[in-house]
Amino acid sequence: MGSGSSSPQPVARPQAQVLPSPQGQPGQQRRGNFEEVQLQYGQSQATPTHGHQGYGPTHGHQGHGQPRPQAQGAYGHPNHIQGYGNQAQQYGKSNGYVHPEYGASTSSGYGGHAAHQQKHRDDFDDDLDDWIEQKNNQTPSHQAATQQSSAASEEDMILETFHHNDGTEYTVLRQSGHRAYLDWQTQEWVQFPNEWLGQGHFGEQDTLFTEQVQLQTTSDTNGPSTSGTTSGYVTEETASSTPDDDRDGYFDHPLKGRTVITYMFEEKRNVYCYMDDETGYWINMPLMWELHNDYIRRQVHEIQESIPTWTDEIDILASLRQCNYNTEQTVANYLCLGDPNLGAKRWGGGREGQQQLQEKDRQIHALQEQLKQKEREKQSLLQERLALKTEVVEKLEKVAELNEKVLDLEVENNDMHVKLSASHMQMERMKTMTPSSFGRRRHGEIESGFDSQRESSAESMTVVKAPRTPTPEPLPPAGPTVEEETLKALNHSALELDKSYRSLKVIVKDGFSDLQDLTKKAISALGQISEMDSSSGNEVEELRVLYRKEALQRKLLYNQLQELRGNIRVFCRCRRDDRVGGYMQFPNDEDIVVPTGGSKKTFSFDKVFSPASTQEQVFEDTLPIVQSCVDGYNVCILAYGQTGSGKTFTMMGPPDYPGVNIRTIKELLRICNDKETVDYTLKISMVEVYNETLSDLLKEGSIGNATLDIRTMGKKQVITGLTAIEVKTERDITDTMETGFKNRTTAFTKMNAESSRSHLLLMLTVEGHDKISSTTSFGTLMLVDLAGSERISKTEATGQRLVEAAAINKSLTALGQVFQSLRTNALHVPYRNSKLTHLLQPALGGDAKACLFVMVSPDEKNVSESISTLTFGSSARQVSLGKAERNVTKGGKKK
Ligand SMILES: Nc1ncnc2c1ncn2[C@@H]1O[C@H](COP(=O)(O)OP(=O)(O)OP(=O)(O)O)[C@@H](O)[C@H]1O
Repeated sequence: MGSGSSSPQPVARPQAQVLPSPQGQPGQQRRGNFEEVQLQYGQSQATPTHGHQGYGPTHGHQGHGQPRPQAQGAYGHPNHIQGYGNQAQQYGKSNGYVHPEYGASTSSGYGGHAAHQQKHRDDFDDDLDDWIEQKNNQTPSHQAATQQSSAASEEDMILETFHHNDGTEYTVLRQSGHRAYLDWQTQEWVQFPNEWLGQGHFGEQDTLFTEQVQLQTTSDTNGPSTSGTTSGYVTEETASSTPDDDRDGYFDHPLKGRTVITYMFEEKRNVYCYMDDETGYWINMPLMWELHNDYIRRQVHEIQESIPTWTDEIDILASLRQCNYNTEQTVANYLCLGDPNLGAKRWGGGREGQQQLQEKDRQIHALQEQLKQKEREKQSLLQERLALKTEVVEKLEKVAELNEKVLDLEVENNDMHVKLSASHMQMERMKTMTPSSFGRRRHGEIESGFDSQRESSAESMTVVKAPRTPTPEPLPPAGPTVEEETLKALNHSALELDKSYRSLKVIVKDGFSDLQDLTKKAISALGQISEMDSSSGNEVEELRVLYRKEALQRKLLYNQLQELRGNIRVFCRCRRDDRVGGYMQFPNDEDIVVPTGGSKKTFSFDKVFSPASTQEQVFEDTLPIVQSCVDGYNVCILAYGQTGSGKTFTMMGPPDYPGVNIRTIKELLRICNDKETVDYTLKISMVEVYNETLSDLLKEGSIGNATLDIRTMGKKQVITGLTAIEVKTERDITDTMETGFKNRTTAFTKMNAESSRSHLLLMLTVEGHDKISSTTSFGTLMLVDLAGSERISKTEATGQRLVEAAAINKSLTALGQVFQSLRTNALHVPYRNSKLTHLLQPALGGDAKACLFVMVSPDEKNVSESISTLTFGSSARQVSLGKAERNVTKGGKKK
């Protein structure tokens, strides 16, 4: 889609449908051509002949003279040279062909000027090449020439969108009957092939600008002719008189005793299918199979984590299917249906909703506090457990040590007993012998051996045990006997030693059993702590579930509140200019009154900021959107308006008086830092959209080199090759932005271009990991300073300026179309019609929340641009009011 990089050359186009002759031959394809001619030249009622090739007129053609349901404005954004209103007026007044070159309407008489017609045909062919060359030429002299010729001829230059049947879209420039389309790749204007007229159609009417046409025709004409002018437009009146939307409905609620308004939303439904090899058809996947799909399993688990009581996986999956695989919607439905009053828990909007939201905030806060307290308790229990564990381990080590010692003692004791019994036996034998020198020597030996044994046993336990099982030793040869006194003393000391060993053994045994008791107690305390730990773990888990549920409900509530208020909020700001002003009025903070040609027109917005408003006041109203980003939503703040209306002032602002960008980022950092329970990672990128080319401002040399590309991966949109810098502090952010702006200025100076002719997007991604609920959120914030929305001035009628104007026209028209599609709940939202809208896709529509600032100048000479801007804003605002409007449409009655 889109006419971006793949615009084919006209020569490459299949010629099969080239029309035989511009005259006559009514046919289906020609019909489209004819209607386009009507668009260009008004509602010609009875032009008999008009045959200029290129205009494709077929007189008397079916549809001829019928009120055209679409009008000139359909061709896009009002980015054309002044005179739109006048032109519309001409259409209304004229009953015939109003030639842009030859002046006023000929009122059904144009067909009679055959000679004039022929001349025009010849001139046209001769002029075409010159004209295209002129449009492509970028030299100042050519520009000056164009300016002069334009000024002289007062011709309107109009940018149109041509939709070729092959799906390609072309930006077409039309002036003085010439048509050329822009080849975006070469950025050159190429002659529009006439045969294409039968191979496609020009753009649908852009109702965003209906208001403007009405206004201008009302002020420019004095009378009923306006009805002719606007008969082709779907105006407020015609819209309300159209048949009721059969998707509207209602039913009598059995429990509530009142009527519930319903609406059949047409949405695309995702269906999981598998390829049946036998039949070669895609077949809906059975639920049981689907449960084996990783992606689906993850979704089911996510839901189960939020609602642990919902255990039936098939039931969850069925609901998931119903909700188009949107987990949040599935949970919301469950919570709502869980209510016995069938959704009686409907959140109110306005003050009531705000109060409910605050109540939820309080509950969440209390839960967070409880969780924190529990976490603290758990921590102290864990520490206690750790200390006890260490103690138990130490005690067990001691027990093991003592056990070892006791064992050693036992061994030693046994040795001692053996030796003692040997001594005893020896002594017994010696008693029978006469003391002799041998006996004395032997006795001395025994005594000294005994002493040394005593010492060594005293060293360890000072215990000597009585012999238990004396091992008989072979008797030494009979020798001299020991004195009895000595033997007695020896015996006595042996008995004493044995006694002390026994008492010591008792002490060791007691100590050992005490130690065992202590260890048992420590182990049981450890068990108790573990139990407490697991029960506190359960409690914490329950609290976590409750917290998750409350947080989810808060999010849903917030969303519903936003939905009631509108997911697109539109603010209007009139810039301050002390030299001019005063003609616009600001009766309250929601309306702005613009005097136009004797009458006054009131435009309403979510908030209107007068010239006296401060940057703080402007920022205050964007605050909720920042919170949404932190909660994991895609949000977007855009500034739209003509050059000099204060877009950059509002978005960026001077360093000492910062605008929305800096304040939003500061707030984002504040919220992220305040949330102790969530770890956030912030990344920043800067993108420039200039002449339908994306550039990475944080990469030097990227501008104009088309280094970026938008890709869709699953449900996500990815900009390949885009630099994203992680930022932690405000300083990091301002430094990064400075780099981006420096690159932008350098590149534009090199290209001899102006930055106000490009769109600037500051993109922040916020990834948050909730430590309590273990969930990860991913939000994006886009801050967009759009290119000036003013019409092309005559000085821009050629070369680079004209391409820039076409690019701006294309992207802002696409933005308008996106708003319009969202407003009408269209099945297809044409995000891909321009690089800008493609980039903004995640931030517009769906769950995304957007905030649009329409900026106007207080200078009366800009009134036409201001009205155009305000009209754009009003239409965008209706996107947000779409649902609310339907809510007040009951049974076909419109309030
Ligand atoms: N509310 C305001 N108070 C004071 N000065 C303002 C205000 N809004 C805009 N200005 C001043 O008006 C001038 C033009 O504003 P600004 O550059 O923001 O316009 P713009 O719409 O961004 O233009 P462009 O499309 O060229 O970027 C600047 O000098 C700016 O300081």
